[in-house]
Amino acid sequence: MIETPQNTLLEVNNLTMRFGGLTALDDLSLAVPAGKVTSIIGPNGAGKTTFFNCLTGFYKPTVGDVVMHHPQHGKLILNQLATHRVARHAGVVRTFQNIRLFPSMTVLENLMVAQYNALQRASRFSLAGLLGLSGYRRANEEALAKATTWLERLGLIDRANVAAGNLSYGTQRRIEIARALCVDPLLLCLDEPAAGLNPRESAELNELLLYLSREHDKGILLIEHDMSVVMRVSDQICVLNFGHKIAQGTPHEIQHDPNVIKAYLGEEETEEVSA
Ligand SMILES: Nc1ncnc2c1ncn2[C@@H]1O[C@H](COP(=O)(O)OP(=O)(O)OP(=O)(O)O)[C@@H](O)[C@H]1O
Repeated sequence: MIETPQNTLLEVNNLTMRFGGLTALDDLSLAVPAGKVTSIIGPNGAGKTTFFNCLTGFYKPTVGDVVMHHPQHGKLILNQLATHRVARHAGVVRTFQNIRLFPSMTVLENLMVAQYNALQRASRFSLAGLLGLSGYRRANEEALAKATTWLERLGLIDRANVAAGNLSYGTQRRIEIARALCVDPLLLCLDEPAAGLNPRESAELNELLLYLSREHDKGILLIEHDMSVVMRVSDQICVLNFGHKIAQGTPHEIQHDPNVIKAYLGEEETEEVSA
């Protein structure tokens, strides 16, 4: 068990994930704080997405636990919860490497769909919605207000009624984050949100991640290959290689860590650099 500071939101204890003879994650321990950005980096196949899959309920880890410290619900062991409870009850929401919006729906509709469960509950799974009963109407108004608020905060409100598929790649990535925010997450897990963005869009993403962590106290877990984003926004970085954590620290510490340089450049190139 790792020592965890007061503002720890997520505690990863000795997490191991094996697929037959392959160990994709090996004894990973990590504390993820609220209000800060924690980046997970590492070469291809290092185990980054496997880590996200373990903590969001897609995979059941072979060994270890992921514990969410929820301000209302107390300690929740994520690997014992169903996937939908990880998002709705524990407040852990993820985005994926590939964009998963409904392209023919408008931006606003995409954000309303994210709140479908809450609307279903308000309708008591009956015809209440169609009949316009007050509980459902109120829930629908709240969902609309939440979607509108996040669209305004993320600078997307002028595109609310445009089909999501007609917007630029960078804007679609932003919509995915807005959609995730409509579920009121405490922890946002973003899988390569800068992939395919141009330099201006990457810079806007940096500002957005800092805004969400600093102004809204969101814990952010970021998998990212774009080092300009990682180095600009991270409070701490965890480096994986072949499933092992080989380093953890601030951007400055990670940039100068010999194990990290070796993992990215390989042994021979490292010797050349130091020669
Ligand atoms: N469902 C699975 N079954 C078998 N092997 C898997 C499965 N999921 C992942 N792996 C393997 O686990 C290892 C880690 O994969 P993972 O996708 O987590 O790496 P990654 O760090 O996210 O890589 P990338 O940066 O390329 O996305 C790889 O060797 C991969 O082939």
